[in-house]
Amino acid sequence: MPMVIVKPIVYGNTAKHFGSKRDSDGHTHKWKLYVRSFNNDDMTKYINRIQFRLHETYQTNVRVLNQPPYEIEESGWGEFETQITIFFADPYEKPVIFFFHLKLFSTDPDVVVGRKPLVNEYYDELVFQEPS
Ligand SMILES: O=C(Nc1ccc(C(=O)N2CC(c3nccs3)C2)s1)[C@@H]1CCCN1
Repeated sequence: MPMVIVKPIVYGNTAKHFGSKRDSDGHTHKWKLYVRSFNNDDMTKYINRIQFRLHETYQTNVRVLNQPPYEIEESGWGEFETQITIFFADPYEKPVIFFFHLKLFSTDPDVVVGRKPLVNEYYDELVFQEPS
């Protein structure tokens, strides 16, 4: 029975309304897009880099982070599809892509009035075959 190694992760976004629409560019929210270890372990042991692909209207919409925190902070006015690609330290491990819909809006009154940020995140697991 091959041994497997499981690394729990969390990926997602937080968002906070500016309180009003910014005159300069019409942005209404600041947000963070991130991947983190569920157990706060050192992800550089098994991750080489993480690539975040944003909507193409963003400057340099493909952002690569080579060390933690694997997080990008941006601002905007709407929700859109993103791609998060994890490249592993082991060159034989194929990269993993997560398709993630950035969320800014909520029906929670505390989020709407900016009393608390929106947190929109998912749990997943990176599974590796233990080298035989
Ligand atoms: O919202 C949506 N797509 C979005 C794409 C990009 C968005 C955004 O927020 N920004 C672009 C970025 C820039 N600001 C200045 C120069 S580029 C700030 S929003 C869709 C449309 C209907 C439902 N959701």
